[in-house]
Amino acid sequence: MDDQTDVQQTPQTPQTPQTAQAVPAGALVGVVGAGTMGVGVAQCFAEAGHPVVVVDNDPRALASAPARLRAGIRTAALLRRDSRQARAGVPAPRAESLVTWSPRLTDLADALLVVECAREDEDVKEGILRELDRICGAGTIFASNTSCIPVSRLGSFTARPGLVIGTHFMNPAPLKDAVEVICAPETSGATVERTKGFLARIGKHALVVRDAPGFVTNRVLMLTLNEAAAVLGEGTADAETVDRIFQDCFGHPMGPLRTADLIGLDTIADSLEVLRRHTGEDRFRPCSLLARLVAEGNVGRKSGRGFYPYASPHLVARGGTDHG
Ligand SMILES: NC(=O)c1ccc[n+]([C@@H]2O[C@H](COP(=O)([O-])OP(=O)(O)OC[C@H]3O[C@@H](n4cnc5c(N)ncnc54)[C@H](O)[C@@H]3O)[C@@H](O)[C@H]2O)c1
Repeated sequence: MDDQTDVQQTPQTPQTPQTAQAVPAGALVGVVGAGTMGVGVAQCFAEAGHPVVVVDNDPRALASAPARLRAGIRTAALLRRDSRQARAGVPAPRAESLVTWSPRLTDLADALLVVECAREDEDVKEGILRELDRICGAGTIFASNTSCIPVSRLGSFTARPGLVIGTHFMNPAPLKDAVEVICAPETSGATVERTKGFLARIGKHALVVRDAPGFVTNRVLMLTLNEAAAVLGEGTADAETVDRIFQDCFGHPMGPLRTADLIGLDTIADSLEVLRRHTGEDRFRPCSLLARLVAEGNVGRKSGRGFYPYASPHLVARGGTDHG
């Protein structure tokens, strides 16, 4: 990554308005990964009336996913009420019934868009993309929800790099207005426009950026979260104080340690390793406290414990010995 890039030479990425017209109303959408993000992304499309097939190779994730979807639909309905996010969607029972669950990627053969939300591991994503490339139609867009892996690299695993794009949904996906859209040099203009159309259908706008490790969001955020963990590990302040400083002094709605627990400490450690590998910069090495919590299986909200304890874990998380 070249930090010396002359701002004036950086091509502008126009944030043009998006239209949903280009996308057929009932288009089938595929989601790979029934974890934190995959279920949220599935909810977004189902609430907009799209049938969605979610594929996961872990039976435990598939078993817990329907209840997580139901809870997500309920929570979003409550939070959207009276807020600016209120929008006409399909009724909750219909949205739930639009989502089906499968252990087989072959069930995504007819999807026009596949959003890949598997864990942040290049080998895992390579295997999925190579298989999808054989299974899906020639025009299917592969959108990766990767946090940090360059999209150009992901496109190189397929024979359709022009149809591969990054759609970096934030967490929780149903409650966010925008998606960071990452265009590799190979991504075609038509793919960008069709992806914007899909996002417009689910009420989100695209913020388009160029391809680079971590893009804009996670190049900045992952370092911040890692440093917050390091500060805690060194005993500079307790977790509550670290978080309150960001909330009370900077006005952030949530501090970095609670944010890290929400994202998943395993996902953060994976993302930092991806950033370290792709930039060659050691500053992205996970700090010792973060590495220890991940090794212990205390990976945040989804496991019931991270920097803070939580009442109800929603998923059997990857621990030190089970890397899925
Ligand atoms: N958690 C966040 O806040 C967040 C935010 C933005 C982006 N992301 C990115 O989204 C992606 C998913 O993250 P997550 O937090 O949902 O992870 P997660 O660990 O909650 O879920 C990942 C899911 O992928 C499944 N999976 C792994 N290998 C698979 C395979 N070969 N086929 C099918 N399914 C497979 C796992 O069983 C698991 O259910 C990652 O790339 C992550 O970096 C995460």
